Amino acid sequence: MSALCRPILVSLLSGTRPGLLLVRTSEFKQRNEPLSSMSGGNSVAPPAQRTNTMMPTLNVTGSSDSHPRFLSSSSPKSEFRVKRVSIEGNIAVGKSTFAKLLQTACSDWEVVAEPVSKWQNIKSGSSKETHGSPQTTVSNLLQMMYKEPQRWSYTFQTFSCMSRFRTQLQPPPAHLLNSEGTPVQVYERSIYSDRYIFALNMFELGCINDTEWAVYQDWHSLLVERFGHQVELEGIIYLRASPEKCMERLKFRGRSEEKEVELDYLEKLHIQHEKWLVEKSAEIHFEKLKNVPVLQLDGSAEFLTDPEVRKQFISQVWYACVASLHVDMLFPE
Ligand SMILES: Nc1ncnc2c1ncn2[C@@H]1O[C@H](COP(=O)(O)OP(=O)(O)OP(=O)(O)O)[C@@H](O)[C@H]1O
Ligand SMILES: Nc1nc(=O)c2ncn([C@H]3C[C@H](O)[C@@H](CO)O3)c2[nH]1
Repeated sequence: MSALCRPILVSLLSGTRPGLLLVRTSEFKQRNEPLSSMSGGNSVAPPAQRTNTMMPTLNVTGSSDSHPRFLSSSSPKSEFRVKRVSIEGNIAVGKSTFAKLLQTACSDWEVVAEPVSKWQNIKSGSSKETHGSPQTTVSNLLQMMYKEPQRWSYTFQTFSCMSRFRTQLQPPPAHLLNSEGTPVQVYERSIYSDRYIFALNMFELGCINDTEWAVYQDWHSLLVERFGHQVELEGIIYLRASPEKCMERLKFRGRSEEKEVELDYLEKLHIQHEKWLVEKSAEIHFEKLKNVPVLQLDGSAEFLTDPEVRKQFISQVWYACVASLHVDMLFPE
């Protein structure tokens, strides 16, 4: 555990642990008790001090199918030790802002930003420079999608999802691989929100037609199945706020492509998030994804200006990503 995270653990163990909204609350309650009972000086050992006999189930999700990624900290493939979590939420709810906060709070957390600038700057030619000639920007696909959604939504979803696959397939940076703590790679959105939030919404709005939707789903499923554990997530942080709050922040941010975005669009996206992450009524096609725990955070809270809220949020994420792992080790199922 990095030194930066230790004070958070102390505050957790001293009873200031905030309420945690994991979807499988019964499992959370089970974990909650032993963690509280450890406050009498029974501290959690940093991963580097653990022995392999202590870690039969390093499964923070509590799912019964423990994944090889969690086998042990001495696994030759240290890449498998790095947990992968995505931050999901409506447009302008504050994901990037929150992600930066996480990054600065703990050196074991690495944030991978959503590749928006790639969507705003579609380059000519292949993805690599060819024959020494620099690539030039040919278009702003984000702008095109907002201006003419019926024409450009399918193209946009193809490109956004491809860029998200690239992002999720990148190996973790060396400092996470070499970390003696519990390294976490945090993605801003994922290949799953691409499909179950945005592409689905565009289909329901009639901006993606039946054929395009069938084609999108076909290649999306193929890629998820082919890449398997490489694109799995161990957790989702859902930064949740009302569409009105998101609209307020969207206006405040003033990104030029989003000038025409209406409240109705944010309301529709809000409903998609709720169906997927809260009500669990969205049709999900990947078994592992159905069981991924979701941590809900109140996105309308002023974590930028209020240090107490900031501390609470970091504690909640830390607990969901790291502390529950230690409890699993001490009290294997
Ligand atoms: N907790 C907060 N309190 C007040 N303002 C905030 C808060 N979080 C974010 N903001 C502001 O809201 C705007 C949008 O935030 P941000 O860019 O982080 O959103 P986002 O969710 O990453 O957006 P996108 O969906 O476009 O990726 C920014 O101007 C940011 O400064
Ligand atoms: N149509 C569509 N599909 C996506 O997968 C997607 N992901 C993000 N966005 C939009 C939201 C912000 O304006 C901006 C930055 O998040 O890009 C998307 N729009």
